[in-house]
Amino acid sequence: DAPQGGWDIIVVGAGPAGIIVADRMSEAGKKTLLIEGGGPSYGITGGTDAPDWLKGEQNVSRVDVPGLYKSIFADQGKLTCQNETNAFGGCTIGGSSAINAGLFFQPPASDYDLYHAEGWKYKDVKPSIDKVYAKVPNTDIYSEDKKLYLQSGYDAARKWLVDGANYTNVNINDQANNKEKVFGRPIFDYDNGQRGGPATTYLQDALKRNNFKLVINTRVKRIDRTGGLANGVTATVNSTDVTYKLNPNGRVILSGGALQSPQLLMFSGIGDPAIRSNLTAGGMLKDVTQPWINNTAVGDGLFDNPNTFIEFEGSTIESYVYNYTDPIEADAKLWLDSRSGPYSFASETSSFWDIIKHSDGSQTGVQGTIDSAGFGTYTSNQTITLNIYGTSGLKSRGKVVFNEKFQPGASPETYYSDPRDADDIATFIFSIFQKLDASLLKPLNIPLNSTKNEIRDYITSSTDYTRGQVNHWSSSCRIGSCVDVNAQVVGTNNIHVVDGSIVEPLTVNPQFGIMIAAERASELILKLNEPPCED
Ligand SMILES: Cc1cc2nc3c(=O)[nH]c(=O)nc-3n(C[C@H](O)[C@H](O)[C@H](O)COP(=O)(O)OP(=O)(O)OC[C@H]3O[C@@H](n4cnc5c(N)ncnc54)[C@H](O)[C@@H]3O)c2cc1C
Repeated sequence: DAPQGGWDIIVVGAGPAGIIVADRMSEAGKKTLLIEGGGPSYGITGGTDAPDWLKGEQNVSRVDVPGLYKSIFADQGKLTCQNETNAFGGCTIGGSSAINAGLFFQPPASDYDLYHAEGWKYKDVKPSIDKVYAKVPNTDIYSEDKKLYLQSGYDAARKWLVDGANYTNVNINDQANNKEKVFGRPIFDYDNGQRGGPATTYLQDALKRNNFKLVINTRVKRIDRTGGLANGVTATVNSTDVTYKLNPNGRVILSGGALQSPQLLMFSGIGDPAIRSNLTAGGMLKDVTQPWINNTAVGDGLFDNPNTFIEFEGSTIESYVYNYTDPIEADAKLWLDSRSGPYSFASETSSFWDIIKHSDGSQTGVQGTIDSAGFGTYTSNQTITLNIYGTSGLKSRGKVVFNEKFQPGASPETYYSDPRDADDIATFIFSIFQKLDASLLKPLNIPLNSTKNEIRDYITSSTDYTRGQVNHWSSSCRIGSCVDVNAQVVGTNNIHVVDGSIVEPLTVNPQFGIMIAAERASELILKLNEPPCED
């Protein structure tokens, strides 16, 4: 059937949020079109990109193997947004959930109660959390043989933090609300030793419905609108423009991620008027015939976790480096025969959190995640990497800005523009260093006896280990300013944003929280029964 016809709901972008919102809309009986700019990813979606050792497996691509996670940084294939954004991310079925590590942590209640708008407090989103759990399996025992692999880093970190620094050893999602001095094994959204997530669950449910259609390799250029009322979208398929039309009372939902949804709004003539002349000069608005809609919050407040790598060496550590083309034969066999072994997870062996409290009552979340190998010039077979993030409560806010190709990326203020952020992260590193015995783990890129100020100067300096982009994009179209409580873009009648853009900076890696937001927004949008009308 021709997808151009009348749709009740057009969702742009098949990342975690877009898949969920499209599934829920079609489940409610709405004729729903999900448009994805990228192509197949997981084997089940038609993805076939794979190293030779995987070629005999049915319906399995590189995407399905958790242990091939890091290969994406060396060989992006057709899975990433390298031609679309000035940042790293997935542009394929599943969005970044098809290329990420699969860490799947429930945000604490405080993320909603402290930072989110009315209508989005913990009591409001709790049913959405339950819905995510009901659809997506998640586990801290990912290997199908139930054995734990590559545990030398976990053992050393537990000794350091639990035995030495008074961290409590917890199941991270069972005690999701506790983020003060907690340590535990990472939780992943894998399913039977393979990558799971929205594309293997929600999307498969939606695809069974007659009123749902997914189109891929189709990039939306703009929303077609009369004033604030969207009538459809125009996309490019094989270099040709195609228009998809909405039914009367229909809605467009942008789920392109926190960089690309603001981009699409601006390309449709909705955003901060200050950007308008730049877009006009670049020819980006030549097909927008309607007056510009002012919304200065589009693209404003962009967040990503500031990142520091700390490399450690220890006599008990056995590093493990994953290999895309030539895995250790026994390890490849374990995965192929029984979805077990090191390739059944993405290399993170432990994770921990703390909270930095301020005298004004505010607080900052800080997180550590330990990987199975060294990085940069520290790659002996006794090294591991600790990733340190600042998380919720950070004060630096960036903007979505365009490069010369009009690809969206982050403005420099995204990281450390408020000095408190670096101070908080340095406080965290200093406090755990105070409890570390160098004979267990010796930091290699920053001395163990550094002062807090030295740590702060190091993490804010530009090196291969500091100021890294984590690509956990969020918060660029926040509820209460850019969109209203129903995730409807302020100044429009039927245009919504549902993805990382509407989520405040979270204490944990963002995918789970973005999925919660998609569930919550779906409920709210389905309640908007009033037909939208033209102004
Ligand atoms: C390398 C990496 C590792 C990560 N690891 C983790 C992790 O372990 N745990 C975790 O919680 N988070 C992780 N993240 C972050 C997480 O994956 C993202 O936060 C999440 O996927 C964002 O979801 P989203 O729905 O907002 O958008 P995205 O995942 O960005 O999906 C947006 C989709 O929309 C499509 N799209 C955009 N614009 C258009 C358009 N105009 N027309 C058509 N299609 C369009 C894109 O192609 C893309 O497929 C990681 C991210 C990266 C990049």
